[in-house]
Amino acid sequence: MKIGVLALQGAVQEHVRAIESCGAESVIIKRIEHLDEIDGIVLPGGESTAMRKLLDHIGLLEPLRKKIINGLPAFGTCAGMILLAKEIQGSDTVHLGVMDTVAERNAYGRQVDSFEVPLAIKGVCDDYPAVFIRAPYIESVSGDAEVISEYDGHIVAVRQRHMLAASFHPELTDDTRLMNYFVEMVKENSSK
Ligand SMILES: NC(=O)CC[C@H](N)C(=O)O
Repeated sequence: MKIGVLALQGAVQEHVRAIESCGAESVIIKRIEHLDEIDGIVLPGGESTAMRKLLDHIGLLEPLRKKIINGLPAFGTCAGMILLAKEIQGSDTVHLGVMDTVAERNAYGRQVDSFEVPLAIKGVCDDYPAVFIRAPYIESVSGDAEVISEYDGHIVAVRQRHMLAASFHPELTDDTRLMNYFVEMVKENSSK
């Protein structure tokens, strides 16, 4: 199993470590050609506007969108969740726009407002240590997007077929249960 990590900006190495501790191979994604080598992709946290500029700069936005639409499993965390959303509250910009989610950026305040809470995530566990950093949440979902976790009355994790999105940073703790869940999604998809 080869899982790519979009490596334009943000938390890349931490995801590499998390993927490898789940027994999968990781591939750093910086160019279009790299997309052909992988069975799944992680879109890390960081700054979604900066990532978007870099995606445009290297011409990766459309090829990546096509790959995901054609079935490449994708896991977006924090800024990555914003990249996947079909709508961003208060903005005309859409990045990949592949998930039926409406994202609210910086919903939990500024950088200082980072916190960790135990979360129940459907299909994963009841006590996942979720680290939020200037996190977005999902305002609403539609179509076959399924809410798999909520915190304080807001949606913080969603699964839609081969796509997964979380407001928080699973790479920042040693708990690999959520990454493992994604690795299983990738395996299921490859055995189809
Ligand atoms: N930790 C994060 O990834 C923060 C996301 C960031 N606030 C954004 O809008 O892109």
